[in-house]
Amino acid sequence: MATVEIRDLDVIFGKNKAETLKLMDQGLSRSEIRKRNGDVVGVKGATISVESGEICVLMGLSGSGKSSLLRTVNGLNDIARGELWVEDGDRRVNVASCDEATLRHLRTHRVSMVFQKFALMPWLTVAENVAFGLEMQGMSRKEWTKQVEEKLELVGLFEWRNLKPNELSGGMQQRVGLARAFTMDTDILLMDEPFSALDPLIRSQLQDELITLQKRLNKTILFVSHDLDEALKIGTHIAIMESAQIVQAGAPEDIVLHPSNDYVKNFVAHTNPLKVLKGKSLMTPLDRLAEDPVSHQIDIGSAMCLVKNEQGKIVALKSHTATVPFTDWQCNGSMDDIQKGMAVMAPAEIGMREAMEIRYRTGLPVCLEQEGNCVGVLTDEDYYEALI
Ligand SMILES: Nc1ncnc2c1ncn2[C@@H]1O[C@H](COP(=O)(O)OP(=O)(O)OP(=O)(O)O)[C@@H](O)[C@H]1O
Repeated sequence: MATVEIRDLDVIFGKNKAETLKLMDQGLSRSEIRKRNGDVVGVKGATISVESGEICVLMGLSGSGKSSLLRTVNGLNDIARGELWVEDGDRRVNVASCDEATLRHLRTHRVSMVFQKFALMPWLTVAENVAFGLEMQGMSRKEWTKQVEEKLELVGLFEWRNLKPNELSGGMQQRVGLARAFTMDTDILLMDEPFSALDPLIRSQLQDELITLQKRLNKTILFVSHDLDEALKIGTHIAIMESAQIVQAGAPEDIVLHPSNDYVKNFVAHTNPLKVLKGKSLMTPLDRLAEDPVSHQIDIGSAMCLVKNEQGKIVALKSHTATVPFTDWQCNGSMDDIQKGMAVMAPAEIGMREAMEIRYRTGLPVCLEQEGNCVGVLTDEDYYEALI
């Protein structure tokens, strides 16, 4: 059961919803509808499932409908048509049709939101800002103190708890927003461009922190961004929106390798593919290498080949100077011991960036394995393909 499941969802801003739905069904575009009756189509026909523990990034240009879709999840926007199911213990709630009391329950126990503009109250201390939601639930300072301090510790702001927000930097203020969302202990987190007001370095740092925190907290996160690099970095799934519609949804690597239209291609063209592509997607598989009883030739015309032992298992890399047995390397492992002339066998899941670093350090092709068996090799052509 998906934690959030959105089906054929339409959001309309304006006074003529019934008419606008008809016009949408007749195939009128967003701008035609706007001209006809003044209504704005915020979201059109969105369908997407977000599983527990996923970070789903809604990505697209300004005005494409990302925030409109995000804000329907906790009922901040009315749903004109369609379904939006939120898992709640052993039941599911349809936000499109539930009553006010159920919506209030979802907002306090299931879904929290982090905004771009921090939304901190300047007259309250950092700790009081973090405790705001708990106080709204009727908790006293004595009751919330421990909980709030734990969350401030989590985001590295414990020592700053008694200061006012304006005494903190932008990045720190956004951490207060994060701590406030975590304090509500809801499983679902909605994040509306939370880092986009920050300068690039702090932004990148907070993205890293979010990824680290997520490993511990395992929330289900819907995250809005207009930056594909950010989406690729933090998203386990990405949904790309154009003109109120989801035009492509999938794993980051799918989006980069198979953009579905020119709009997505344009985003992809401005991103660094090495950050997201995996070795296995670009490697030259073993069955494309010429084979003889003792080896697989990597490059026709050169002496470079993969050497097999008597059992047919690939055990070494032969270059024109030497035959070198493989050294295993694990993803996220240290590169310190990797030296010139070393033959490295890495998991097929290796990121292209790491693979390229190994290639640079060893001067040799990187071989890839799955379940202990060599499945392919990354040649220089494979790196060029990734880059272009
Ligand atoms: N409350 C509202 N009332 C009227 N129109 C709205 C409202 N909220 C959003 N819209 C309109 O819906 C469309 C989609 O806006 P939305 O904020 O969802 O886009 P977005 O992709 O999040 O853009 P941005 O990146 O600029 O925040 C826009 O045309 C916007 O003007």
